Amino acid sequence: MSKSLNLFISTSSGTSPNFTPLSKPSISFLTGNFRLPVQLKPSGVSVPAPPELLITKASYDPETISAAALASTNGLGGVLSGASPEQGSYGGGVVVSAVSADTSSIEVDAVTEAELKENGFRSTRRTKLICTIGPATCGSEQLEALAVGGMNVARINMCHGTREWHQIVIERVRRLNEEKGYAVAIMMDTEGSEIHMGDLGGASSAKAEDGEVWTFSVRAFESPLPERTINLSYDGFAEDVKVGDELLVDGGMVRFEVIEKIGPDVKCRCTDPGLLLPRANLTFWRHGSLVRERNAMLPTISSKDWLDIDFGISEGVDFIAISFVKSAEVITHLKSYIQARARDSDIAVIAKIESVDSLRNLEEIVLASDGAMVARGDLGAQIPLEQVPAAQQKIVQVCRQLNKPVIVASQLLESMIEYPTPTRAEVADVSEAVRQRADALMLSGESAMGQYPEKALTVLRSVSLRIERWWREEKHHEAMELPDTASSFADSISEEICNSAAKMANNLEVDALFVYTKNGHLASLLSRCRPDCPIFAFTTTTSVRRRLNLQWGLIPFRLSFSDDMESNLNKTFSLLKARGMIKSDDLVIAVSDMLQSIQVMNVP
Ligand SMILES: Nc1ncnc2c1ncn2[C@@H]1O[C@H](COP(=O)(O)OP(=O)(O)O)[C@@H](O)[C@H]1O
Ligand SMILES: C=C(OP(=O)(O)O)C(=O)O
Ligand SMILES: [K+]
Ligand SMILES: [Mg+2]
Repeated sequence: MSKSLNLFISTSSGTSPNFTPLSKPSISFLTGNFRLPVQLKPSGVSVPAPPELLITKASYDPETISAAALASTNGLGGVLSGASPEQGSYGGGVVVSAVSADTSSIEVDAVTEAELKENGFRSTRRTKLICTIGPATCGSEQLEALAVGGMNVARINMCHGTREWHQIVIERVRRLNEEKGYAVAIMMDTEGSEIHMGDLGGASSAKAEDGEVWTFSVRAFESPLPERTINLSYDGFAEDVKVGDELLVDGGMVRFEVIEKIGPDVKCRCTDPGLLLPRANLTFWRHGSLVRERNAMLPTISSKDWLDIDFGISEGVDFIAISFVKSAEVITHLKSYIQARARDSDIAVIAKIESVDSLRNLEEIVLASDGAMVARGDLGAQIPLEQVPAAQQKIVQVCRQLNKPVIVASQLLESMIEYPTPTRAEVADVSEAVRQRADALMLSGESAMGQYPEKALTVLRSVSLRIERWWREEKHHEAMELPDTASSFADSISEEICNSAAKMANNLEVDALFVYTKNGHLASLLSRCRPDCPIFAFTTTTSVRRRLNLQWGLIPFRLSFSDDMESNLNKTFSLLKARGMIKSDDLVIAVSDMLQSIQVMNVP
């Protein structure tokens, strides 16, 4: 299906340039971000050709298409607004702003740029940081404070809040990126269909005291819920549990013992008191083992999850994290679904490793995914707690070997939900994840509903910087064996080039690695080697640039480049020098998708 798109744009100064696309976008094309070459019809504004419209948010349903576009046109400064589609076939409001982003410019995240200028690039942070956005951080000002504090990825958890709520958060992040020059990527995390409690009838938490008897029920209650009653998501619950079973909320934050079953109601006595949070995960245990009855048959992606995934695709999120992955098939299936729905989008799929099955099928799951998360919250509820550290180490190692980004998540700084400083044990835990050289660390409750989200982010940042520096000073060069992951000879060449370039960078103590990569693959191969110096990754699209945000040591830039490396390098040097991000005589090693070579040079 192919239709032409005419965007009629009026500027704040009253002139009305009319853009006509030079190519005809297809409908599926309109569901993601894309650049559209346009012709400018006569108007009051003179714009050197050929200008380009960057459609940053376009959503499609059979009746209407609405698009938010960023006119990226040579010489067209200022903000254009109040646009509406000209030809009736496209309904919906179109918000268009124009910036003068010509092909000779370079885009880098404003926070990284400031950091580069201030500290020089040797000491930039290599470990990436993810913050879960919740009531404590959903305002634009709070989001900006997190962006300034080093948040690389904002995570929205579809367990909580409505789609409308999440949409507002996504919009705010996107607006900050556009207006203030951040490059925060968005990760949508699915709810998954394991057993969890309901929303506590709207209460933010409930206290379960020792010895109290609570009712767990699948019945639908009018709100407010009767006292000491918990709603459950899993219909088979009352049939599956037995009197004497142990019920663990959030992996043991609160414990109950099943004392009686009355139809759909299960009466339980609290044996370990604590705070019940809305939608907390539940597991039940019999004779010291996790019970996996029919709930083991629940689909990994529930029907609600599919709707959330559709939402994520139409919002153009950068990552979708899938909860309770059991096998590689579900990932493969989801990836082809995304491909079919949004042919030009490159949403990365992250497998959350948080169940016994996911550990059993770890390698094939990681291979099928674009990255993995050590989701220690639920993992710790499914395997004995003392096995979690070894599982973390193993997952990080497998991901590194298979060249997939890996996130360490949950309870990194749990006490900071309530207190302004972390425990020493928490700092040690963060240090260990950094020392394992995970790609990213994630905050959950600390940033979603805690009292000190920015302070928690600061702790992650400063601990990461300190441990990374210690690692370099101690010359702990990479000891991990990195097997060949290539599936073709061409891929093998890329891999060898990156391994060698990273090694040379360490031995020659160069200041930076430069990589020119269209799809990001070469950048990830360099990142996998965890070299001592930062990796400047130049890529042509904003979406690839945002996706590279998750990977260790990469500083992603957006830059238009050609197949001529000589001219690419000269252009990059002069642009970066002009912005004060590098200086003459800095030693650089460059590799690229286009040219199978390693170049070592001093910045002229
Ligand atoms: N969008 C949201 N709306 C309301 N509360 C949220 C939201 N996201 C997260 N939270 C709160 O932050 C806590 C921690 O977040 P997270 O770890 O992502 O969820 P969970 O613990 O349910 O897996 C949640 O238990 C919930 O109380
Ligand atoms: C990150 C996790 O998943 P969620 O917060 O969605 O339960 C976890 O279980 O550790
Ligand atoms: K989730
Ligand atoms: Mg989980």
